[in-house]
Amino acid sequence: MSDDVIVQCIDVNTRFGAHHVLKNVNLTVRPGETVGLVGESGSGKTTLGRAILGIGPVSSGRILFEGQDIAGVAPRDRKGNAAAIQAVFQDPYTSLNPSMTIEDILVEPIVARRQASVDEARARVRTLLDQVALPSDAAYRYPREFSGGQRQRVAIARALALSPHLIVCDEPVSALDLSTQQRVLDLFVEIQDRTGVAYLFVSHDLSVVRHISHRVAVMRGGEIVEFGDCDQVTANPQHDYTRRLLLAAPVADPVRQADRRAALRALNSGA
Ligand SMILES: Nc1ncnc2c1ncn2[C@@H]1O[C@H](COP(=O)(O)OP(=O)(O)OP(=O)(O)O)[C@@H](O)[C@H]1O
Repeated sequence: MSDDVIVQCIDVNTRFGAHHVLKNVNLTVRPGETVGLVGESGSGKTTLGRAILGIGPVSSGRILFEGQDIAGVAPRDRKGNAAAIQAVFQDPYTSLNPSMTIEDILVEPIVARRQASVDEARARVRTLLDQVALPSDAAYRYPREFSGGQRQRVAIARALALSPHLIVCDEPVSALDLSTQQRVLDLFVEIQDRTGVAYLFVSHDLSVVRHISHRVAVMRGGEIVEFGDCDQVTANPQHDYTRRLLLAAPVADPVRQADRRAALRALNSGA
């Protein structure tokens, strides 16, 4: 992980009419790191993710991606490599076109971005499936033939098809059962180790976020109330709201259990 910044939100505000949803949000993501964005429902996480993706509004402020201000600029209007930011969304049941084979789903973005010819893109499909641990014959099947976890692997492969530098992952494991969640989270980590891609990982569930994040931003009522190294934020939360999120987060991993105990000690000591 480098000290450079791949994306930097500077005083970002979003208003929907009179509803001030994002309030002076400042956030950075470095190349190759995972920033977890956690907060309760309605706190503005998806609004921020959509703003970075260029599919949601920004009322004021700047979003610098690799040095270029992309706030309020739709992906098709972005200069440079617009494909460098990709997304994985929550629901693998609605995010894949049911009438397309997996091969066509993976080929489409590559060809649409003119990154390769159809034949070249088809040749890449096997590598993409391999990256997400799906067999190569998955290419000729349809989304309905796969489980939720497998569909999410296809969605991840589709995001990887364009060799992104950043993937905005919006609740990507929330629709999956617990053991599938774990395997998909492990896959995100493996892919990052292999490709160096950065993630902004949005979740309401701190136990998910802490599993894979280098840094954690805690959002409440449209504001980032705490932002720091994952271990520091979870072991020694500075904000009362973070402590409450920690107490609400179930933890299965024994290493993380120790962190949780530390968090509870900090809470009890009034730190
Ligand atoms: N297009 C929109 N028009 C009006 N209000 C919106 C719009 N999109 C989001 N909001 C409002 O902005 C607030 C934040 O929503 P957002 O989806 O960003 O929260 P969230 O933290 O991602 O919550 P969840 O975890 O439930 O998805 C909510 O009050 C929501 O109703």
